[in-house]
Amino acid sequence: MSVRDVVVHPDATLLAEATAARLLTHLVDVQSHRSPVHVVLTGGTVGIKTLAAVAANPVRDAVDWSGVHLWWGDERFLADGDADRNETQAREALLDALGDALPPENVHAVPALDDDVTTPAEAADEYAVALAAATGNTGPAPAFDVLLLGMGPDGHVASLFPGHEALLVSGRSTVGVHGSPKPPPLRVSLTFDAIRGAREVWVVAAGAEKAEAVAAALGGASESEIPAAGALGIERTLWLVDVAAAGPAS
Ligand SMILES: O=C(O)[C@H](O)[C@@H](O)[C@H](O)[C@H](O)COP(=O)(O)O
Repeated sequence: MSVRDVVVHPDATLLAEATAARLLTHLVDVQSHRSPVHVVLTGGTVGIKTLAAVAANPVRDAVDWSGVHLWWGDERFLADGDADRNETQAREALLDALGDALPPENVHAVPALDDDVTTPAEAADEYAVALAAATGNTGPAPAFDVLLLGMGPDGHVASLFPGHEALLVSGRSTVGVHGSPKPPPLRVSLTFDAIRGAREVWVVAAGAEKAEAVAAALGGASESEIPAAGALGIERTLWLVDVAAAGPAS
């Protein structure tokens, strides 16, 4: 039975720092009885601030990064190295700081736009193959130990936007996204199937502009209306918010 918790933090900076500390100690705990561990990263302001906080936290050296595999919940479909790619920002915030501690083969980036991969659907298909391969082709994707998600003011998570056809995709782990209301327009996203295959889903949201969507998601809104409402972990769904995003009722 999945547990849902909501933890409120004083402000966005402390939210990122606390989420980083929580992630690090969680990884240490999980590694005491399971390896490898799989973590899904998110883009967005708070998501990247959290990675920077992980890099700055001395507890990062308590994690055996050789047993950690990193994935992305979504990616902007841009050329490799583009500053707007979530992968680029994650490398700058954390991965470069980890250096040799994190084997390059443990970093599973979403394929970038290039001469061979020219559409989000092609990138999504290739990523689905990589996700399945990580299970020894016994399933569509690993049971991610922690799947991090930022949330937009409209309640989107990953690149699953309200009313978008990608919300309805099932039976596969990834989907190509066109017409994203949040630029850039072309993206690749995990589907709800993949998100809900995670052991723990952590939704991290800060700022008053998120308060309405947070309240709706926690208040029973449908996932088509507020996609964050459908971001549920098998074992745990954790909402990590600041006071502003928690709204006046908090
Ligand atoms: O590629 C992206 O843009 C992100 O993955 C997206 O899902 C993000 O997490 C939310 O839009 C929240 O972003 P902010 O934290 O910047 O509001």
